[in-house]
Amino acid sequence: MRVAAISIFPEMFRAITDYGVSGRAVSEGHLVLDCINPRTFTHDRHRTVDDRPYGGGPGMVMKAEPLEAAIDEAVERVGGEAKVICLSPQGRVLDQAMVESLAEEPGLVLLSGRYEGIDERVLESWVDEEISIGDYVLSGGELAAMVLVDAVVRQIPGVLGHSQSAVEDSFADGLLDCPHYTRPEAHRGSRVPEVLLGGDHERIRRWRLKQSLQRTLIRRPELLQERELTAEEQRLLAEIENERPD
Ligand SMILES: Nc1nonc1C(=O)N[C@@H]1CC[C@H](O)C1
Repeated sequence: MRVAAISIFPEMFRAITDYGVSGRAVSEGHLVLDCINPRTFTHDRHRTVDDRPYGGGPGMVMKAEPLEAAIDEAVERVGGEAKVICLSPQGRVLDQAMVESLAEEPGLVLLSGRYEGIDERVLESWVDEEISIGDYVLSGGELAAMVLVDAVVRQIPGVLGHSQSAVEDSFADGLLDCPHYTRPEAHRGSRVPEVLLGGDHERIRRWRLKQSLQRTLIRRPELLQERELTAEEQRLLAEIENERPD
């Protein structure tokens, strides 16, 4: 997958190109990430990318011309077939379904705003979709862009060592993830659940599914509202309800 990130702080993206799963995706060629700085497309001595807002008010607004030139360059770098996304609190909040859909795109251009935001004429004419990572205000769109890339790159076949990892992730099947444990068996008096030590894979699968259902029911019950439960999941939820303390 080819991604072009537009940002006045391109070096921030080292956080995903140089580390972990996304870093390995880059080194193994599953992900090509170009960073494009709108300052490259300025012509004044101060390389100005922002200006005061019309109508007054606090802060600065990112100017259209440098951003549009950067988007032009980004689309070309990605190879023409690109979905142009602006990360902003005004966008649809990113969820797993959107992540899986974005992973199908041939290329992505990710626009990270700074200051109060971006001149609206860029959003109207050049941006296909605004996406938010949550209902709060960040200092810039870069971290949001990196969250999106990290989630999307995990969907690319071959990126995760064990293909099941993506499927078993929280939300991949619409449920929260089950608890995980590793050595030692006893830690500060707390023991690993016996079922995980026995090697009975079917019993472990069932325990993990029940734990996911219970955790989802308690922490994010609305996820169960939207979900078509299998017969096994319905049985396990009934067990959970019966086991609930009165
Ligand atoms: N929440 C979010 N999800 O994506 N992006 C944001 C976000 O807060 N962006 C900042 C708003 C003004 C500044 O330009 C950047």
